[in-house]
Amino acid sequence: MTGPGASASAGSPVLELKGLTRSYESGNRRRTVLKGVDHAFEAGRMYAIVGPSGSGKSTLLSLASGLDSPTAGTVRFRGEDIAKLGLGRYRNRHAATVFQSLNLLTYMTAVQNITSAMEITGVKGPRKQRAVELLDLLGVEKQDRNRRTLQLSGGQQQRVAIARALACEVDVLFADEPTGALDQETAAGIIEVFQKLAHDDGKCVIVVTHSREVAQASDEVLQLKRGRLT
Ligand SMILES: Nc1ncnc2c1ncn2[C@@H]1O[C@H](COP(=O)(O)OP(=O)(O)OP(=O)(O)O)[C@@H](O)[C@H]1O
Repeated sequence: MTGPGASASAGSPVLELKGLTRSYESGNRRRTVLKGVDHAFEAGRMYAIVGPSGSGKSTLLSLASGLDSPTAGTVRFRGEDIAKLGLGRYRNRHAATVFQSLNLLTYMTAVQNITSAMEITGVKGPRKQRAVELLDLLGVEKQDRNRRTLQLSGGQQQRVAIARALACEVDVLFADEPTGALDQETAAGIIEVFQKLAHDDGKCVIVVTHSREVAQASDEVLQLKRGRLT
């Protein structure tokens, strides 16, 4: 099987960037931030995308996660152009992003944040049970699961945001600076979570980061420089 519903076979890319180009117009100037980026990402691996500030890392993440459309080139999920698959469908079913700002609904509990995301994206089945399983997997303690996320620490909130991203059983998980606001010990715990998701659960984990620790923990480090990935 090669369609988007097929399970990832070892060695075949789950996500491919082909000639990915993104330009921005500003006044009468046009700036090309990504200049034909090509790369294949496999299931079961953790990738770090590094590069200087302003090199286009967040732009690349937006395109690969289907939040933005390229000026030229394609993003392929299991061989199919995500524009043809439908960006909404791709985001709901196959790829999820943990943003720097986390975007948790802070007046809701950890469990409610996850079950409401599942409801919005149409995930069927016992949602609450699944939410609890995911929070358990990510090490969110029992007593914290039913507290409003406003009352949780930065590290706990980060875990809830990752659990919510995984709730829709996605194959590709993107994260933008997931350890940026965390102390060293909490960051190490989050890095371990990403490694487990890749190596034990077969997810493709793609992390944009300035952190040397995240880069060292990744299976592959990709440098974005002058509009290209090397
Ligand atoms: N919507 C937009 N309109 C115009 N220019 C943009 C837009 N989004 C990003 N840019 C420009 O594209 C360039 C790359 O930005 P991007 O945020 O992708 O870089 P980055 O590598 O993620 O930076 P940082 O490490 O600081 O987060 C910057 O010069 C930025 O000003």
